[in-house]
Amino acid sequence: MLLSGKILFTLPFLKYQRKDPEVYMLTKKQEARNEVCKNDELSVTDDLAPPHIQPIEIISYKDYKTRKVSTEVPQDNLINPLTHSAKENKGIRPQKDPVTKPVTKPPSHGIINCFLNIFSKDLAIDLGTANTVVYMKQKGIVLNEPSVVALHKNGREKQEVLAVGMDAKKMLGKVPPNISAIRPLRDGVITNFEVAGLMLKHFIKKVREGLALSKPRIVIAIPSGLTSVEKRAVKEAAEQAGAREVFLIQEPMAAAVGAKLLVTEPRCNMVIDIGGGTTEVAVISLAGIVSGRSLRIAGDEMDSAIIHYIKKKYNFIIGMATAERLKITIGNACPDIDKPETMEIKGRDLVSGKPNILTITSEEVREAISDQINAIAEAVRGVLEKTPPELAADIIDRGIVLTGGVALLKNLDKYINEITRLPVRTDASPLLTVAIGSGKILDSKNILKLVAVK
Ligand SMILES: Nc1ncnc2c1ncn2[C@@H]1O[C@H](COP(=O)(O)OP(=O)(O)OP(=O)(O)O)[C@@H](O)[C@H]1O
Repeated sequence: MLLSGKILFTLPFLKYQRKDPEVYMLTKKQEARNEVCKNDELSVTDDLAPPHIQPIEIISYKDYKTRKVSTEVPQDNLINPLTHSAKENKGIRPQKDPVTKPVTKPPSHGIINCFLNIFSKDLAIDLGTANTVVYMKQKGIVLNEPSVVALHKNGREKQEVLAVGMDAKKMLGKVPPNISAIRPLRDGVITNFEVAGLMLKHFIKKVREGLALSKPRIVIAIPSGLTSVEKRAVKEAAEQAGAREVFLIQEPMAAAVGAKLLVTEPRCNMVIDIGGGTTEVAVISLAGIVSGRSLRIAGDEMDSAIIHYIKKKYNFIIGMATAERLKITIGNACPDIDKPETMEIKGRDLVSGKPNILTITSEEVREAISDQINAIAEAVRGVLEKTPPELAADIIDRGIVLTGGVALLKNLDKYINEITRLPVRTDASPLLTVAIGSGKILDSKNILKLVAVK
């Protein structure tokens, strides 16, 4: 039962308060444990009422101050906001003869709204070499942008952010000396810590516009081959970008969950996630990776190989963006005899030194990227060889799932099927699978506990 009474806010209590205008929420948990939640831990929306918590009252720091001589608040609910413990709430003296009349407002829709927001602010991020995709709890995918930052050199030391994401990607290879367009990750690893932090901060701010009060918990998918130093860099970048708590999970696990594979069952699933910087091949069972390989060969290496091929064969220079367009538009992993394709590209002729146009065939693009495709095939064979026989039987039944942007390369599924003789399917939205899977893991405390990387 809730009691109310006059409460004296005395000095020892006030010294716990910070001067900034925070909001405190008095809550009552059904297990009869009461808490005061600070604004950076809770936010409220109408639709997400967790059953074990009922908002009782929201009061601002200003309100606390104005009520400092005598305040009526249900005593059961008074907790030291910093310790979150009723016992330690020494500065608050309950009235001897409490008045039973409750003084709290009945929870309005606004309050519940506000309260439930708390749980919708947590984020899952696929911090990719090529693209960053953000999933927000209760909302789904809220951002999908290239992992690029454009910086303007302002004076000697100072650099200011000019553009992030798609706008910055448009500048790649086209900037004057005082501007640099930077990709802060390479091969799935943060190579420019400061810029990666700026990028994350920008994306987090963008998706949490209007929800600025509380810090989110963030789940980040990372390649399975990262060293502990590389993992720490990701964690610290997210913390500096404003995360309250950071959980790292392995990309292939997130990909498997995103592709709707039942990862916690004693059945085997095989995923191949091919992104911009890394290829992850993994056999997953009982929420763990039974056998797997992480290669630092993927879409970016293919783009570089196309540039190199065209330069060598035609003495013709193209940029990364043109190479990527070639790969996406006419690239393929094995020939489509009926439909050989061609594409015109613009670049610079090395002999004449002038800009020129060249026509490239799909056959040539396949030849250019054949080393990367072979390396991926080799990794798949290696993982299959290491898979225990019982689990291999599961893979025969269930097949292989392809995720990541390069899964969209024409005929890649056909090629993997040819080399493995196993059924292969490409996930429905391979560019989003890891982020969707990370989001599902964020939504499930139990799975998060099982798969979070230490
Ligand atoms: N239709 C397509 N065909 C071939 N490749 C594609 C296609 N669409 C996108 N890609 C490639 O997919 C890669 C980006 O994939 P994705 O966004 O999954 O990678 P990422 O998560 O940023 O990278 P990583 O996980 O390796 O850090 C790029 O190399 C891009 O060129």
